[in-house]
Amino acid sequence: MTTSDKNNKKQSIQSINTDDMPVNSEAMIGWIGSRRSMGNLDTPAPTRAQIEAAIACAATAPDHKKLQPWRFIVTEGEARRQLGAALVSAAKAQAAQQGEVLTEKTIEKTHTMPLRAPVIITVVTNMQAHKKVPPFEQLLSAGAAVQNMLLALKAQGFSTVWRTGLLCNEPAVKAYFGVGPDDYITAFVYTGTSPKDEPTRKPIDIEPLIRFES
Ligand SMILES: Cc1cc2nc3c(=O)[nH]c(=O)nc-3n(C[C@H](O)[C@H](O)[C@H](O)COP(=O)(O)O)c2cc1C
Repeated sequence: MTTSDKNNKKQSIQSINTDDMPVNSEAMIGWIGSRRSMGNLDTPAPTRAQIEAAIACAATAPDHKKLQPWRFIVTEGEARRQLGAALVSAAKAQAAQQGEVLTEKTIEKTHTMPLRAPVIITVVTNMQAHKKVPPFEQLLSAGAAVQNMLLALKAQGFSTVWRTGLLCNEPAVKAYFGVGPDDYITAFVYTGTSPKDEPTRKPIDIEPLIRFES
């Protein structure tokens, strides 16, 4: 990668087209709250530059001691079938542990799960040993990175859903992504365009959720 490529990457957050973005704080807060998860996504998919812009936002997540305890793996096209095969291996191993055998229907359903979107961005932890930053802080930083990514993809006109599922940290899936024993797959961010409009979120009563102290 040339120096100019690197600089272009660094600038990718600034280069997002903000024409459609809310311009005042009230509108921006409403926009953040309007994000909805959408299943069964299709093309158009984000371009490589749009994906990189979203990852650049993810990498601005709060990150104690700047450890960058996360990595991003983008799965597209035929690679989604290889991910599906890893999920099937994980499902078979999980079933075997419980003395069960998967039906062909379950195998097929599991194999095709990654086809529910044209792009899947997997966010994994890359825990660093640090005496002041315990693993739980690094895991939380990965969660914050995922949320930044969801909003950056929405800002560019795409829908997403943050999935994990019961297979995501099974050994076969971790091995597929090269994730170590002390690390976690924190998200499969399914990304694309929904054929449906995002439903309006019902107002959330925050009163029982908060307590002010003074
Ligand atoms: C860590 C995490 C894992 C999740 N895994 C799944 C999942 O595997 N499948 C799923 O349907 N939703 C999953 N969800 C929930 C959706 O991402 C979403 O938040 C939920 O459906 C509510 O929809 P909303 O985002 O429109 O409010 C997960 C959420 C989180 C935070």
